[in-house]
Amino acid sequence: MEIRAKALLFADARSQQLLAQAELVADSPVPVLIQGETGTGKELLARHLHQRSGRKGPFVAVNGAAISETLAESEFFGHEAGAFTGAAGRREGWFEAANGGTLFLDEIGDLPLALQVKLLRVLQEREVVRVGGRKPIPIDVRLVTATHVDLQSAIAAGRFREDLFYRLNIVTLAIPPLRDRPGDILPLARHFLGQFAREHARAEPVLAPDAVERLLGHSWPGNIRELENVLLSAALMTGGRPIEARHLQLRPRSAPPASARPVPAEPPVDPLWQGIQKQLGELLDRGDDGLLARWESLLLETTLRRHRYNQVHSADRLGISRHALRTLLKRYDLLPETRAPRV
Ligand SMILES: Nc1ncnc2c1ncn2[C@@H]1O[C@H](COP(=O)(O)OP(=O)(O)OP(=O)(O)O)[C@@H](O)[C@H]1O
Repeated sequence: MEIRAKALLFADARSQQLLAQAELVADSPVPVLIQGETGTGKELLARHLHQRSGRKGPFVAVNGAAISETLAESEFFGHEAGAFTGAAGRREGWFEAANGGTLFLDEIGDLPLALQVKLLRVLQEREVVRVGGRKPIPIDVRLVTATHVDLQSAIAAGRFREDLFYRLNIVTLAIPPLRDRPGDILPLARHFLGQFAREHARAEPVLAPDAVERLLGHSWPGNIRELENVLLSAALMTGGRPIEARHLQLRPRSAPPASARPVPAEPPVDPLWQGIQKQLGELLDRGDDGLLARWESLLLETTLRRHRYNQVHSADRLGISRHALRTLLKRYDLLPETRAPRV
């Protein structure tokens, strides 16, 4: 579960309109359905709704796609001791844990059908019964759900219950993809670079004009999460120097731009880079500097190995100068003269 409070930043007129809608419904107990592509900030908006709700209980976030079907019922509603093999003690479920607060169910479209029926019942009855128990426990939970799939098509395909949809969809907040709110790109970019500078006690990295142009021209299929990861990765690579377009490891465009002029194809995405960026995002989310340093040294080692310890090629691959590479190698004790001889 996320522990750091993250600030919600909305600068574009479309985002501000969304924020105004969110303010209108924040302190009402009605369920809210948040729609948006992956990485658009659905969970952050759900947290914001909770913070502005005035509810004293906790915010509990659950990802529908990660729920194991066998344990789902006990996870949601809790269980009594001995309810099933392995249920040693009594355990409260997510609904009870969120009592007096907000339960956020992400990827609601992936919830198994059997569980959808039970969820509907809880919404109607406003009480849960633990697995293996008989006593109904009253619950006062504000439900916020999110989906990146179109629930109407899931209903048409028989994967989502229509009655549950109408229960959840009393208010819908649709978060536009980042490419449709370009006014957010640079403020968010500076916000993430400022955050990076504070967390690493370094000066805030500057964006060179070609990097700004590249950021504004990209289609952001991974939305804000992609923007955050791309910038943090670039900030690490450049080690305090200005971030240029060549330092931005962008995912390929999902659709060609509408302009008539053909655009040269983006270079193929290196799976190593994709893996590294994913791991980096996870580490930064956890805010663990020790792990981050290990990640940085691992990246250096891997790149050097790939380029047979050729520093010019490695620095080029990382998008940093040879001098910056040597500084980093020194910091992590990876200079050839300090490394144990290879046999
Ligand atoms: N408006 C915003 N201001 C600042 N940071 C944001 C904003 N929106 C999203 N982020 C950041 O972008 C990342 C992705 O956001 P979040 O996890 O809320 O997206 P999501 O839509 O729930 O993603 P998924 O669909 O993958 O579950 C997080 O690190 C979050 O802090």
